Amino acid sequence: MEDLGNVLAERGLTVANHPQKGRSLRTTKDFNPGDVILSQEPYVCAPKNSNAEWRCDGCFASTNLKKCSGCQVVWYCGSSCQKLEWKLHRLECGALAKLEKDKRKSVTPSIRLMIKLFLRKKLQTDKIIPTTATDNYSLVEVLVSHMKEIDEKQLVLYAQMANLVSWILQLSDVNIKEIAENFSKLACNAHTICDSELRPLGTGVYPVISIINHSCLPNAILIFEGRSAVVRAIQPIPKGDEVTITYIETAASTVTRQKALKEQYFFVCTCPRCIKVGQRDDIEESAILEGYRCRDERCNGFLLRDSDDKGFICQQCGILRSKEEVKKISTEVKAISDKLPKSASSVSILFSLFLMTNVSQFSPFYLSSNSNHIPTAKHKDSLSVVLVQLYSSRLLHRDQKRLNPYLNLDNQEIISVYKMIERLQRNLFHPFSVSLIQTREQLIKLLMEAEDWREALYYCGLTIPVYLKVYPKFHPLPGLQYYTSGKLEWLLGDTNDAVQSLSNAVDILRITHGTNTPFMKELIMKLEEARAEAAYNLSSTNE
Ligand SMILES: C[S@@+](CC[C@H](N)C(=O)[O-])C[C@H]1O[C@@H](n2cnc3c(N)ncnc32)[C@H](O)[C@@H]1O
Repeated sequence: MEDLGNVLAERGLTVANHPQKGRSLRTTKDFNPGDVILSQEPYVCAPKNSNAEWRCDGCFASTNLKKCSGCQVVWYCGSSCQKLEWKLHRLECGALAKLEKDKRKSVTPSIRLMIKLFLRKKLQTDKIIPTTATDNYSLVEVLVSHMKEIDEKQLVLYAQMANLVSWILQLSDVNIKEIAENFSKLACNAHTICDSELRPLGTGVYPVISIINHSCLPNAILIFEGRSAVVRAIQPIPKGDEVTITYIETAASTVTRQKALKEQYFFVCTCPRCIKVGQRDDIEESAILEGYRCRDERCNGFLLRDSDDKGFICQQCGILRSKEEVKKISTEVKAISDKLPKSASSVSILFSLFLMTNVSQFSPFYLSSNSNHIPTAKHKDSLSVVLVQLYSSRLLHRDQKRLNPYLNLDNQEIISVYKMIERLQRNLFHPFSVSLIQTREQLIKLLMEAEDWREALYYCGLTIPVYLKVYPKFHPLPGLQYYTSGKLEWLLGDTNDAVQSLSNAVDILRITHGTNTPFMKELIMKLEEARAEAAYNLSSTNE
């Protein structure tokens, strides 16, 4: 078998050891923005299936699905995906089919991922599936697990989950300790597989990509093309530099980012953004992302707590905002938000989802999409919860209906409630605050569902300057937001604006997404069509 080092060397890469970070991926040649640094197929992956949503196990498509007649758990979009997965699924299918029907629901994506990991290792050991330098279990064995750092509660949870895997597999060679450790590995190494618009589709293990360390100011980005993981440079990366991606949502204060990294990945980040903690520009950035706005509507200054603890002082014009006023509006926002049905109040997929790349995103907004991730005890996705969730969600819905008059709101009413929240937050938070973007993203989503294109465009227009400020130049979120804006403008007949927005989208997304995927081809085609229409409109006006 070819050595991983040789494969990486051919790509201009090498693995180096870093005293604080462990393994790190370094370049042995220069990379430019948009260059593919590395790509990898998953060692194993599982779609984010739930009671409400199913995807093909092969390609994650959500249409034309048929359930596997053997296990009644796994779905395929057609025979080619079924054949592709068959060697592994044949073993999994046998195990799942033996489960009682109601127990099959306890086979969450995390449990399936682990079952597949065990079976793939077995098939490669038995030489039924070939191994390559980038596709073999020894790459999983060397992933960091942080077993010594995780707390007792978490260990117990992983042990319970490993027992469930063992109970499902019913094989004599199952090593429960190894499986428990693998759950811990997945928590800091697996990745959320997203589509081109960053909607989560599933979870996968990509052991070579997992060598890449985190930075809050990364020089590369991880995007998925189908289920292949592709890492592209988003900045020039000179020969000898470390390749970094982000594991978390970077539009957050240093304290918030550091907390998320410590909790999920067990390290203190010392990236160029984090080492500025406590310095003037870090304080300003944090106060903008998570702080309040000036009482003077025309002022965009950021606020800091005053030394007498009476409230918050605008650093631009010196006006004080009292604690009482801030508290009053916050309480109002919370009271309204708490009454929204859960699904409606969950954060926008676009915003939430993106980042991570790594599985752990149980984080603030990501919303996420979490159900699919490897459970940690901190997040109520424990095994017991998984087992009772179906029943309890029905009860919860019934109780919520009785207690919560907002639960039966239709889309229009939910939109009105969100507009109320947005107005209050506009008065409370800095115009570039993360909370405000989340609410506006939710409004865009709801307004698009309601086909209110003009209003959706209005809120989209409010988010773009914020994305441009809070994210690096080549980041998918501003690119995708320009795309949404361009589509809405075109739909509304604002063709010249659409051309501008779509070309801004292409300028960003060709770096982060490349130009060869169906998604990018469609975007580029839309831009050409919009340009042709704009030229036609101009010529008809001039006639
Ligand atoms: C996906 S792995 C990255 C590869 C890892 N360095 C290794 O040796 O396999 C994630 C783990 O790497 C370490 N890590 C990643 N980024 C880091 C950083 N910026 N500083 C310190 N440790 C980091 C942490 O231990 C984290 O849990």
